[in-house]
Amino acid sequence: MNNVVSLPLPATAARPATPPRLALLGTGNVGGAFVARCDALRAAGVPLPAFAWLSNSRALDPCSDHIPERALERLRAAPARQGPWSPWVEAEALRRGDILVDASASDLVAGWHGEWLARGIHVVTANKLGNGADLLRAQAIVRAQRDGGARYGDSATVGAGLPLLRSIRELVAGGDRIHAVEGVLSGSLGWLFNHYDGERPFSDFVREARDAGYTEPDPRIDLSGEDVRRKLLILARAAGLSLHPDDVRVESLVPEALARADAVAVDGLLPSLDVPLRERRRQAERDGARLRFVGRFEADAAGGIVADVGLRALPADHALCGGSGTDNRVAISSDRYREQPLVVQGPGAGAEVTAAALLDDVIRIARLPQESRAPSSSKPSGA
Ligand SMILES: NC(=O)C1=CN([C@@H]2O[C@H](COP(=O)(O)OP(=O)(O)OC[C@H]3O[C@@H](n4cnc5c(N)ncnc54)[C@H](O)[C@@H]3O)[C@@H](O)[C@H]2O)C=CC1
Ligand SMILES: N[C@@H](CC=O)C(=O)O
Repeated sequence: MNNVVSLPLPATAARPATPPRLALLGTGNVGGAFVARCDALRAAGVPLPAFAWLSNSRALDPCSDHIPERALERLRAAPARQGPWSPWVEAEALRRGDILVDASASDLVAGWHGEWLARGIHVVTANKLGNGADLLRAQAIVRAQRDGGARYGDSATVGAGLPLLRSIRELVAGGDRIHAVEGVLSGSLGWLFNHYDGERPFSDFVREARDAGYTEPDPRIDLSGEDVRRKLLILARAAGLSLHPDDVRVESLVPEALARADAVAVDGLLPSLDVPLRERRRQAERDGARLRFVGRFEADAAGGIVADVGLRALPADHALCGGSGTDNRVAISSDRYREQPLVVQGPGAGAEVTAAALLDDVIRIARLPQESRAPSSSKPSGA
């Protein structure tokens, strides 16, 4: 089996002649919280790179007045565009050593991560479609870090910054083999099954989770298990496993008509979830069980991997039934943690925690001495 994270490492480093600048793609829940947190940290005296520009799917703003909050307002008020747009292509080119933050959910943008890294531009991302989609793209991102000498900060992509990816990478760097990862990896589905009472319609709770900013822009990405599949792929690849999307068996909660619907029709079709979920909950209650949406992979020493994602009815005292709110709760088993897994628990969704994880990665990269902003030998991916 090919190891996604074991490529040879760069001797060269990103050596910007001028201080690094920030560029932000995405001005939605997470992008907005990122700008607010930058402002708060700057006001508290934390030195941060200046914004070169901010953009969303409609416009790009060069932030000439150096007030990112105002740029955010202008971008949010910009008129809608027809068709896909790549604002950064028309923008003043980013320089080697600059830091690009991807707070979009765009596959088009994620397809550029490798290209930017290869040009020596650091990429910090909440968008899971870089490392959590096609295996070739994930491998290209690792190669591009080596070729461009730039860092890939992906802490926000799993557990909204909980020390999950970091822990797996450190265990692997310390010589451990990861045997299994199992847990509640979706903050929105965690929240839904912590709150769903079987009385009010499930669709009402989905709308609440969406309005609170816990779901993906399209909540079907969560409800179909796709978001958990992406996170599982990211974790497995951090563990050195070359997992393909199709290797993960996914049980979707989304009925056929809702899955096929245009984005504008989604809200009206959410009630199609209500009856099946009420039945699942009633059955679980009769069995003295709790519903939890769980993702899992298990790897044997010979390279075989089993990976699945779906709704499970678990005994109420099961380890994965702990937690509340948007908590993720994830057990990592490895050579070192063989009898008792390492368990990580905490909020796994929400704009503020996600923005904090993005900014942590930005700060880590910006604080590195210029000549060592390239990946270190123990951490080829992730900041
Ligand atoms: N909400 C959460 O708790 C978490 C979210 N994430 C990830 O953060 C990302 C953003 O999520 P939200 O802020 O909730 O979404 P959102 O829908 O509120 O915002 C997405 C933004 O991306 C922009 N965008 C789309 N295509 C673009 C393009 N081609 N160029 C530039 N900008 C583009 C949109 O205009 C919008 O401003 C997603 O990838 C999500 O998976 C990750 C961890 C937690
Ligand atoms: N939609 C995601 C947000 C974080 O990744 C989730 O529900 O976990």
